Amino acid sequence: MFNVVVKNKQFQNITVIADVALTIQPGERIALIGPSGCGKTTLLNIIAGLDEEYQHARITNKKLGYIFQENRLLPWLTIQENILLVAPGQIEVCSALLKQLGLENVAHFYPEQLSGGMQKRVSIARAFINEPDLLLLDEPFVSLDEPTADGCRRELNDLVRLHQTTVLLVTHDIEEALTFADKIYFLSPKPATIIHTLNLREMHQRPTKQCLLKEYPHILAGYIT
Ligand SMILES: Nc1ncnc2c1ncn2[C@@H]1O[C@H](COP(=O)(O)OP(=O)(O)OP(=O)(O)O)[C@@H](O)[C@H]1O
Repeated sequence: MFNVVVKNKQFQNITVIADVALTIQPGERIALIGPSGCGKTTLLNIIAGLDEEYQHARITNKKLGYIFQENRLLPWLTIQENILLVAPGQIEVCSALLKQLGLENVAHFYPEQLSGGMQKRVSIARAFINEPDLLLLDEPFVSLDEPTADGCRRELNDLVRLHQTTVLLVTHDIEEALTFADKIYFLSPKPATIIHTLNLREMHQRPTKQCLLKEYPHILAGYIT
């Protein structure tokens, strides 16, 4: 089980996150949804230990994978080298992942030689190479066109199902959250705090976006169109 507690995160004396507490069960898929700029990336960075000021809230003793909005591949390394950078020596696992993601023929290419969708698949492979206990996803497909994003979503879902990965997905796309998650936490505009929790596993049927807009207009007003 993962517990995340962030009491008060500020940038230049302005509170960005206030009293956020999350519990994530193993194998659960959680979506955090909130308006642009409310503090979602800041929260993921705290969890991942990338926020120097907030090291006490990081998750320790667990393997984390992180897929960022940008691919963050090193341009001077090949695809295989980029992946092995986080898992030195794991050549067989790397080859298996590259194969699974349809990248086996580009292992020795450089990132700039690949399309955006292929680069995204490389960042998926990099996130899975260490079999993460918790996978953090920060709007991973936001920069891709819809068909490419859909393809990447399918590949990611297959890997998540195969490895029964615990996932924390940050998004502002309600459809993406509704399709992917077991539970959705809705965040308020800055400062981010949890204003509603939707446990989709407890529902007979997944609600549609239209249902949610009708049922929770006060929660969704202003940021879900
Ligand atoms: N290093 C920083 N210094 C100062 N302010 C920052 C810094 N990083 C983030 N912020 C501010 O904190 C707020 C939350 O930013 P954050 O990137 O976490 O939001 P977000 O919900 O992920 O946004 P988006 O949906 O647009 O990605 C924003 O107002 C942002 O300008």
